[in-house]
Amino acid sequence: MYRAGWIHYTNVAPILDDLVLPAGVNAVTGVPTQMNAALLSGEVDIANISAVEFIRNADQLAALPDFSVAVLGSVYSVNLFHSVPWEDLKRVALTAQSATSVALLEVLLRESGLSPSLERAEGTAQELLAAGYDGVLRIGDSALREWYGVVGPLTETTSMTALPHHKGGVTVTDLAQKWFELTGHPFVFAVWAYRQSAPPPAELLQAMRVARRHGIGHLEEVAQRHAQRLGLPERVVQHYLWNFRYHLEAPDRLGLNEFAAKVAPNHPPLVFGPALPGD
Ligand SMILES: C=C(O[C@@H]1C=C(C(=O)O)C=C[C@H]1O)C(=O)O
Repeated sequence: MYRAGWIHYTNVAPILDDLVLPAGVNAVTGVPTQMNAALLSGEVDIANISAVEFIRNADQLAALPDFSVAVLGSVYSVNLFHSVPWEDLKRVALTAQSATSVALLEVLLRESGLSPSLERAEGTAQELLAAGYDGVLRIGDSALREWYGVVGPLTETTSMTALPHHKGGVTVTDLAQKWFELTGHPFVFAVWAYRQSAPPPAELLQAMRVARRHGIGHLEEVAQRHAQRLGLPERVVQHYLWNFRYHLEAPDRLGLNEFAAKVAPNHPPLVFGPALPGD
């Protein structure tokens, strides 16, 4: 049996919702830090893991050459919620679910010449700000919901990027947007990585490509389904989804390489495979 481990945030719904696993493949789901650990321990063979863990473990892992969770500019679901200006951050709570976004936050703080204390703590942004943190890092679906709670409502004529970033003493800083301002590149949050010793069967890759083509082709339906589940307006979820870059294209690789150079300058060379049919 070949084992897959899926981080099942809404941002991968256009790839995973319609995926029909071929015979001989099964899948479990979990949050990024769980799936990162499961891949490295050999509990699963392939997973859409945190890009930073792929970079740090490039000697053991390879990534599919044409799959990513990347974005150019705002991502909406990787946010620092803060009650003081960015420059005045002193004590920041980090979600235990994330690896890449924590590393991205560290890079962005360092580039700003800041070194607040960073502590793992679970809870909503509101709860943690009330508990005395002046910044709270949140990712995934709950971060998207909390982002909308601060910046919404969205009217028919407003663009999502033009929404105000402050309300009730809380500012939201979108980390992918800040990365774009710093580098001009997309940011790659996740890649589909496998242990080099356990490459995926061709049928699984084929099924993933078919599922992605179908999901992106039916984005309105995917967005409707998830908007209901998340309790968010359909337009918000639709924009959230079509904003992602799912194909690890040349600009995404530039962003990934730049992040790798900043976060782990001595990392082993990144390996991509197996080759696409026809390569
Ligand atoms: C864009 C996101 O990216 C996720 C963030 C991850 C991390 O911070 O380690 C891991 C996988 C990604 O799918 C998100 O959670 O909203």
